[in-house]
Amino acid sequence: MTLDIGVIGVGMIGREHIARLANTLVGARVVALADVDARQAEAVAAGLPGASVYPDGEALIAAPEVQAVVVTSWGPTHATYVLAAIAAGKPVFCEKPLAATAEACLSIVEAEIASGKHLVQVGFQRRYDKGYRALKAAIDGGVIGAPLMIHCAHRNPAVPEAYVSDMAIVDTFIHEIDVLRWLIGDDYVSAQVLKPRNTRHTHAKLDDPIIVLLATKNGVRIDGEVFVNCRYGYDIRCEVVGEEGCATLPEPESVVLRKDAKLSTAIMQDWKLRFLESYDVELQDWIEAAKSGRVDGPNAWDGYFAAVTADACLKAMHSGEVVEIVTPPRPAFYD
Ligand SMILES: NC(=O)c1ccc[n+]([C@@H]2O[C@H](COP(=O)([O-])OP(=O)(O)OC[C@H]3O[C@@H](n4cnc5c(N)ncnc54)[C@H](O)[C@@H]3O)[C@@H](O)[C@H]2O)c1
Ligand SMILES: O[C@H]1[C@H](O)[C@@H](O)[C@H](O)[C@@H](O)[C@H]1O
Repeated sequence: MTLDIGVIGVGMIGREHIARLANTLVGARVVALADVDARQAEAVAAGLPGASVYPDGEALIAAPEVQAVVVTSWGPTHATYVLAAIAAGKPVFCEKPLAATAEACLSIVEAEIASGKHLVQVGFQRRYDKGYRALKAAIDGGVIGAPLMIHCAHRNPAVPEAYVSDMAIVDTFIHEIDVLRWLIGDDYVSAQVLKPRNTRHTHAKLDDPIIVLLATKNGVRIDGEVFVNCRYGYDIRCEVVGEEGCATLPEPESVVLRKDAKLSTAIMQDWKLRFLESYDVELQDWIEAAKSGRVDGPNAWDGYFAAVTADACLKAMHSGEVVEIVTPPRPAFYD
């Protein structure tokens, strides 16, 4: 069976996902598109034989030809579409963030539980990255004993002028918030944000770099650097320190060069390339799960937990205080 998918939002990542659905992945096709910029939707549809353009996301979700929905519009619009997909009983893959506020994420959790079906997957693609999976396998296998500390860094070479301080948390560190919790199977209890001296490559509305300190229920301490004007490349680092040893996220494969009296390997520049394979694996996984009737990747509860943690990090960043992270117990539906 081929899964007929409707995509809402044909911007940068929407077009990337459409291209992988059309050219790389199997068992699905894009049959419907919607974007507030209708001309952009028409332009993308022109390259997709048989795809129709709908006037808005709601009409696309309601269309009988659409069996499953991909939401890649702007973050603040996600909740409306995810809730509409749940109401229609259709599986939905929603790019991060699940919703713009923790409250809106919780309403999605409640709607999904009320529907009785696992329909929602959130686009936290790092859980599908083979390096992070190998790191998790080492931790779960007891190789380094109980995790005690995590040191990590999320560095972008540069960001657009519109990128401001809060985005360091909600757009960038959100990936660490999700993947570290998954990596060690633990939940966060507090957040603090330190602000080192700013790089001269930043601007008045962006504190860069920052260091986010998280503590978990089991007492693991995490320090996560976010540095989005580091200049030299896209660099994602993660070291888990355990009782019996340390495990480090592998570097992306790169040819080792001996040239001009130097031994060197390349550093990636583009985040799209760094996680290229994991985007393919996450969406293929979602396609198979959607067909089986139970979506089982990062779920609405994970999206909610990430939003609550991000809110605490923002509060910590603005106040300079240590902020407690409080969430209700995980509903049995998500066990
Ligand atoms: N997982 C990742 O690594 C990753 C990477 C990039 C972006 N994202 C997420 O994907 C989402 C989209 O990001 P982007 O970089 O593609 O943004 P973008 O601005 O390039 O594209 C967003 C598109 O949504 C459309 N849109 C806005 N409001 C809409 C609405 N109400 N209905 C239908 N379409 C609407 C816009 O016209 C635009 O075409 C964001 O939530 C972003 O955080 C995730
Ligand atoms: O939206 C992007 C994307 O999520 C990248 O993975 C991250 O490195 C960037 O900082 C962020 O702006």
